[in-house]
Amino acid sequence: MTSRRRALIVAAVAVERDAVTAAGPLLPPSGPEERTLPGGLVLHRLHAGGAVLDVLAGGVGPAAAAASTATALTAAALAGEPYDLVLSTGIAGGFAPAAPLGTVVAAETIVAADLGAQAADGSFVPVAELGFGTGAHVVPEEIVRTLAGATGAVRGDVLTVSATTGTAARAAELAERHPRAVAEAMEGFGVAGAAAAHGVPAGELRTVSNAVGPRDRESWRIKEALGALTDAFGKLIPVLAERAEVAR
Ligand SMILES: O=C(O)c1cccc(C(=O)CC[C@H]2O[C@@H](n3cnc4c(=O)[nH]cnc43)[C@H](O)[C@@H]2O)c1
Repeated sequence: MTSRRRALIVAAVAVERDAVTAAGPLLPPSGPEERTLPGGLVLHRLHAGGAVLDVLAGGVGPAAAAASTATALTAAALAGEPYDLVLSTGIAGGFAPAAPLGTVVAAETIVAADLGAQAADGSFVPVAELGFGTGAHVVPEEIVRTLAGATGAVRGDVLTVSATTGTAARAAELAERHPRAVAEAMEGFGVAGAAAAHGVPAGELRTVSNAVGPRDRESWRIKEALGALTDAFGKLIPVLAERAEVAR
């Protein structure tokens, strides 16, 4: 990966943000430095070697994720300290058999799986076929390689949905339409869209808390997935730090 010195890492909720920052050096005294953005969003900043990692709980769903990511990117650009990498992160649903519970996944393509139109025959027409822009952001190969190399993540497409999948039929439909899908979550496309608007490369790294399929909240393993997220960032942060040192 080209040298990265400033990364914006966007989770959805506070427990995901804290799972990321738990992997970093806990400074100042009781935890990461906090910086408040316009609108009241709070960045949690980690310093690791020459890298600055700002971790944000940007809200659930693609709209909240896009708005908060754009706010952080704009604030950084106006301060003359632009980011050179954006990562969407958090827990996710995993597609069988590629991504069982606890798996780390790295997106090769971040796909807006439900952005488009339903045709009269019930089939799905992707937004790109409607002529309204893109429904997918391809992650630069060097970012995928770095994320997967550092963490052992399974590579594949990560779908962004506005509603979690709740039936086997829907899971099968998504898997058929996206044969390379390894996971679904709710923020990646929003984060990547904001990053693209700022010309900043983006990736997505997640850990699997549940299977994509029939809704069964009892079977979700959120605590374990958050632990796996801390482990994954515990491996990734030194790699980002080392590359930032090389770039100095
Ligand atoms: O079903 C519920 O009662 C319920 C209660 C609290 C939270 C949820 C979520 O769906 C959290 C979604 C959150 O986590 C990511 N995520 C995790 N697994 C999946 C999934 O299978 N499909 C889509 N998103 C998932 C997502 O990125 C959100 O941030 C449900």
